[in-house]
Amino acid sequence: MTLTPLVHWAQRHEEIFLRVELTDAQVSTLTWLLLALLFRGKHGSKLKIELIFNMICVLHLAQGYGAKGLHEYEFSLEFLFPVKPQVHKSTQRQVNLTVQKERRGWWERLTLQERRPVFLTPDFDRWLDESDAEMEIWEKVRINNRFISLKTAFLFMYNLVQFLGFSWIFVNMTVRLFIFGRDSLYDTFHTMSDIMFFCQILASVEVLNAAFGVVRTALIPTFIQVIGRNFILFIILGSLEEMHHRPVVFFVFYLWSTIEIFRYPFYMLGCCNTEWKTLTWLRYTVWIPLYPLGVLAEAVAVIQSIPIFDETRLFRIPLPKVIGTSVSFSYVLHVYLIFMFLGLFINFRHLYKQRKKRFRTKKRKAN
Ligand SMILES: CCCCCCCCCCCCC[C@@H](O)CC(=O)SCCNC(=O)CCNC(=O)[C@H](O)C(C)(C)COP(=O)(O)OP(=O)(O)OC[C@H]1O[C@@H](n2cnc3c(N)ncnc32)[C@H](O)[C@@H]1OP(=O)(O)O
Repeated sequence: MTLTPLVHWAQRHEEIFLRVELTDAQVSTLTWLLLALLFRGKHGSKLKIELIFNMICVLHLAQGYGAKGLHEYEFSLEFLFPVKPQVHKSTQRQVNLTVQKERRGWWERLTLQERRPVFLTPDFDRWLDESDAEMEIWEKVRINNRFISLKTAFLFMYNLVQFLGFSWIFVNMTVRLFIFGRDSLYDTFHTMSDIMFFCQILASVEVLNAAFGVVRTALIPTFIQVIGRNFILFIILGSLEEMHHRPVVFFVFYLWSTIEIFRYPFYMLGCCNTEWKTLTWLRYTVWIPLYPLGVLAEAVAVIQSIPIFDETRLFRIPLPKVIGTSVSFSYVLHVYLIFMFLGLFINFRHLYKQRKKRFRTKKRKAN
């Protein structure tokens, strides 16, 4: 004989919770045979729970320990209003079901029939009345808002620090250029490298932000950008003293900082839900000449460093004894030069798309 298990229920504005009092529940032999015939054995021993017409929840014949001990149990319930087609099921000790309401709201009862079925009881562990459920939502909203404000405060501070760092570099270099003229090109590294090291190490945060979805930005372009710059700064310029006095350092630093003095304040305004049209235009336009020039300056730095790496034998790569002793790091740099232009292509395309997206949305809003 088939019995009906005890079903506990509770609701929130958006979902319904059902807890079926059935432990060690498995699909019954009969249902298993039926399913095996239908699906040719391609199903496990998982319980079969179905939603028919988004209204009727059915638990097909299941074997388990219920109120009357080990038996076969089944039930069906017709909901008061339609629900969404997916049932979230978890079977720990008992069978727990979560069903999303199709329309948000509070139901006066669970079932279409007015009289409560005898096997249905409130789940007092989860039971809330309408106003308590409302309070629960507000609490969630409050926590969510607090998280958003923390995130915004963090991003604002991050962008502010980067803006100050890059502005310091940009203004200093410009003033030095006016005062010392061409001479200033030769000591950029000594005067600016500390702040540049700081800003570029900090920029690694942007890769984490992209990876963990803190901001809506693409991971690969951000990764290329941060790794690419740090490679130039720490490996090519930082590790070779012979490079420190080269004018190419000036061009690399100047091109990097020129874009950042527009990009970071643009993000800062974004954190305050504000926009300054001129700044937006500059952020999404200035990169067009600056990016290829930046890559060109970086490529010149790499090319200039190749003979130095060969001479100083720095970072030579050891090889297995059978092949030889070691190879010069300059081989890596030749490969890197190819990657650079690949990186330029990927990021240029990304920035172009971002620009189009930004100005298209703007135009649509204006219409
Ligand atoms: C296996 C190893 C392989 C290694 C390969 C190495 C290859 C190396 C090639 C390297 C070439 C690099 C050359 C480069 O260094 C040269 C230069 O930089 S020259 C100077 C010119 N440069 C630039 O213009 C690039 C500047 N950088 C960028 O624009 C970004 O870093 C980039 C990732 C390229 C693009 O940015 P993003 O995708 O974030 O675009 P958006 O600005 O439109 O932002 C998208 C949304 O995210 C929000 N966001 C992003 N960051 C923040 C933040 N910090 N704070 C708050 N919000 C942020 C932003 O507001 C957008 O949101 P919404 O759409 O809602 O407005």
